[in-house]
Amino acid sequence: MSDTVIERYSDTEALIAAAATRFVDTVVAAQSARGTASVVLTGGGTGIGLLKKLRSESGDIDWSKLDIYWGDERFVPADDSERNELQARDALLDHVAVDPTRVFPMAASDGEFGNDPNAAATAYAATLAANAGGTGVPAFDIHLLGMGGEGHMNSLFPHTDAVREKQDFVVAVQDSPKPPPVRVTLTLPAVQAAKQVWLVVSGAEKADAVAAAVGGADPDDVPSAGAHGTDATVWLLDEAAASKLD
Ligand SMILES: O=C(O)[C@H](O)[C@@H](O)[C@H](O)[C@H](O)COP(=O)(O)O
Repeated sequence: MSDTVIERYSDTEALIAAAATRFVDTVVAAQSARGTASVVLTGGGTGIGLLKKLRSESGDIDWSKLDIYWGDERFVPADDSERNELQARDALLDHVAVDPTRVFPMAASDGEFGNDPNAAATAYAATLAANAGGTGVPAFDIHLLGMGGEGHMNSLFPHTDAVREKQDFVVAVQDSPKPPPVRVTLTLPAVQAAKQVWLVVSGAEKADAVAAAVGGADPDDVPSAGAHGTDATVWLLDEAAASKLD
């Protein structure tokens, strides 16, 4: 079993600042050791807030030696501001020297697969496999996650086929309870291939789900309970989100 780390911060700003420092340290350590690193980005307020912070405080990260993936994507047109990719580009990726061939967005609904989220999911699984050296999914250095009040992460919502998926690393979601309804998402087997999984969570409305997930709930009830890294699972919380932990 990997380590579980729980860090608590006074408020969202302190949480995001600490997450940014940890992100820089982890990526720089991986790049120093192997000459490369890989991360999975997430949408949502804390996920995009972290990217904005990294824009001004990225330390010694070599952005050109970083593979960048997404944990989920809203299946909307490429120029729709709901897209996690577009938000990540605005917040960070358009402002640092990433290698465009190492940035791997999920397809948009007006992209090469047309309005077919299943085809987009299949294509993203192929992208992961091509970069995985035979295992089907890379051992990401960091998989970032936000979490919803009912415990969802990526687009894995409670009591859905997507959160129960055991084989495929990427699936389409047709009826997400959080809009927009159509999405593409990494599944628990893909999340669990990451070396480190970080859940960056703020707000009192998340406190019950944090306590349930950390306490070992069934992922079918609380999907974040299934978010584990092979080396570490890191909960980065503000005091409000941590308020129902023992
Ligand atoms: O595409 C999405 O909607 C996100 O990936 C989603 O999983 C998000 O991370 C959580 O809902 C937390 O969002 P907040 O940080 O805004 O609460």
